[in-house]
Amino acid sequence: MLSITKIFSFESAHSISDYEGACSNLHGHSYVLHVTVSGEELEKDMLLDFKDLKKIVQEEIIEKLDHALALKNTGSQKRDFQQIGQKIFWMEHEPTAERMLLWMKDRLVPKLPSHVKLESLTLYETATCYACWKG
Ligand SMILES: Nc1nc2c(c(=O)[nH]1)N=C([C@H](O)[C@H](O)COP(=O)(O)OP(=O)(O)OP(=O)(O)O)CN2
Ligand SMILES: [Zn+2]
Repeated sequence: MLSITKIFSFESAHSISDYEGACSNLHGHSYVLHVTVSGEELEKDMLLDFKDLKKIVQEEIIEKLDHALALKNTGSQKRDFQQIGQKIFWMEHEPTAERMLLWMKDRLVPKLPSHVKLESLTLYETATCYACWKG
């Protein structure tokens, strides 16, 4: 089995609204995302062109989250934030690294060519905090 990994970065703000502590305040992260796909079959001697992987991840993930404010879609947050004229990424759940990864996985799996598998996603919130999803 072969795998390839491409690393992305994006800037987002968020708040974990149902949290006792500083993370319930609006704050930002320079997120780093590692996307790994695997397979056996090579096309033109590549598992998947890094450029094709980049295009998929940019369109499906990065464009939605970069320079956005990620918030849980609750009634009170809708009331407080939806009119502020900012790029808001509404989530069904709190915008934790774990929930963001699950959302990313659901978006990426259907977009990948059938000969590759989404192997893992690793999302760094800070230099010392990251979550990982493995398929
Ligand atoms: N399991 C999770 N725990 C926490 C998450 C998360 O997404 N998943 N998120 C947060 C905060 O949003 C923040 O990202 C982490 O803050 P913090 O712990 O302060 O991170 P630092 O790397 O800055 O921590 P230090 O060790 O204090 O430098 C909280 N928890
Ligand atoms: Zn945070």
